[in-house]
Amino acid sequence: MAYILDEIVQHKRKELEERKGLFPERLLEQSVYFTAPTVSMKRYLTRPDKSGIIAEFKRSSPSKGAINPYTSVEKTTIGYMQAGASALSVLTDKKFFGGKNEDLSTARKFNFCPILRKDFVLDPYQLLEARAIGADVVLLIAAILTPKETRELAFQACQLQMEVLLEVHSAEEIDSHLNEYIDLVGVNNRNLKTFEVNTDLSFELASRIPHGIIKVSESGISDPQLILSLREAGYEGFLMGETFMRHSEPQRAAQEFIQQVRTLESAYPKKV
Ligand SMILES: O=P(O)(O)OC[C@@H](O)[C@@H](O)c1c[nH]c2ccccc12
Repeated sequence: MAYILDEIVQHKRKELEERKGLFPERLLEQSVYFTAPTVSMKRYLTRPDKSGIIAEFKRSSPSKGAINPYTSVEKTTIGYMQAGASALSVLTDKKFFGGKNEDLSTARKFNFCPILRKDFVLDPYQLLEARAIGADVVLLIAAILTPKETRELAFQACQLQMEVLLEVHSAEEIDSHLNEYIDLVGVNNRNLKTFEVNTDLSFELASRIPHGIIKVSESGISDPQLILSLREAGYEGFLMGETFMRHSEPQRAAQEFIQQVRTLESAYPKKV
């Protein structure tokens, strides 16, 4: 097994078969969230009163091991939003990230903002599942899907009133996987093979993402100044997990970080 991503995908397929049998689609469709209106992340990220930060709830990861197994979803997500985050991201993968579907449903119960389901989507069943647990946005990772699969899944997500964040690592992935159903493109600064983080990648790929698509920079963000530089480069969304989750009270870390961004912004007002 060469890379962690292969291992994750292989395990996900097994898990999926089991879940499809025990929890068929018609049960998912009975969820109260299934027909509830969704909230647009695209719209929230471009609201001028918001930070653009998508604050993530992540207990652990394959690259870092345990990050914070103790903090509560309810307290953390409410606190993230009070701190000025624009949206939430919740890991639902159990084996590799310590998450669960109930984490997202809990976040949904207490927050009105857009919520991204962070998982490894391979099958339309997972889109129904995302909708049933209360997600507004799904992540599609170009590295684990063919362009055709990406297009079909993105189309189905749209039909379920959800938005799609397409995760890419290269210009080739943007060119081959982008389609008319994609609302946001996320450049993952973390190399999924080596786990190395290089935020320069976001700057390199910024001009390759067409206008009209919201640009999101993902992973490895810990410096408030970087948010300003990424914004200059055209990014409107900033996905941050570990910088907050590493803290015993992630919501306080988010509040301090967003405050620092705002202080910097008022020192260097935006060029018009
Ligand atoms: O904790 P960080 O370095 O701030 O990264 C957050 C987020 O970008 C990262 O968790 C992530 C990006 N893409 C993913 C795909 C699956 C699981 C996790 C991820």
